[in-house]
Amino acid sequence: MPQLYIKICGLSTAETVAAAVAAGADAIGFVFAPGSPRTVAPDLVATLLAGIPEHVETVGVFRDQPLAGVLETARRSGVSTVQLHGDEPLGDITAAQAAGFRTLRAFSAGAYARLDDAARALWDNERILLDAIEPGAGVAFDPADVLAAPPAGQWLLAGGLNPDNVAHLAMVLRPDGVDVSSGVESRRGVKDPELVKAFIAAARSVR
Ligand SMILES: O=C(O)c1ccccc1N[C@@H]1O[C@H](COP(=O)(O)O)[C@@H](O)[C@H]1O
Repeated sequence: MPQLYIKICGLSTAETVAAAVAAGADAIGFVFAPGSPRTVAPDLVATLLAGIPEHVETVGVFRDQPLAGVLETARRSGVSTVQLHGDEPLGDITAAQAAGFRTLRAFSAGAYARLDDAARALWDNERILLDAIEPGAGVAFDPADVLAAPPAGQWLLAGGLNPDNVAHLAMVLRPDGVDVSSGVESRRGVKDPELVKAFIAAARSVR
């Protein structure tokens, strides 16, 4: 198995961005969806991204927001990737790609498992993120849902991951990558650089 792709999400300070990059994160995420304790302003993200190495993917997280605003925020902040974490249609993904962004489309693992073949096939060429029912809440998905219907293409796993469970779940479920927010926080919305390091080390141990 190639090395797991690791995304650390919900960053909001220069210190935790630097810690995630130094520890070897492949991607760092910033929440632009309103109503989260991690919601950040695009102009703040633009300053946090100054000097980030080119190889680190930078992801803006949105949830059921109008496409025009998504693209405007993504451009203003300078992220390379748009993560759509609601019920957005495939057309929003292809529009973001046409605008020059990489994309991630999140589904709850249960909702994805319940898609019929035709509905699932629509997403076969897209990068998928399977998550728990409540994003960013540290709630676990049901592994049976993930095993029932793993995506055909590249996919990331999220939902209640932490330094103690990520290696085991990745070995059993075999995603291409993992994504974490709550599991590397000392309290809701506050990242802990030591937990970020421990998560990345644990995920890197998976072969
Ligand atoms: O983190 C949030 O607050 C958030 C808000 C709206 C949509 C997505 C959000 N986060 C995503 O949730 C998972 C991480 O979940 P967990 O906290 O580790 O259980 C990840 O994909 C984030 O991008």
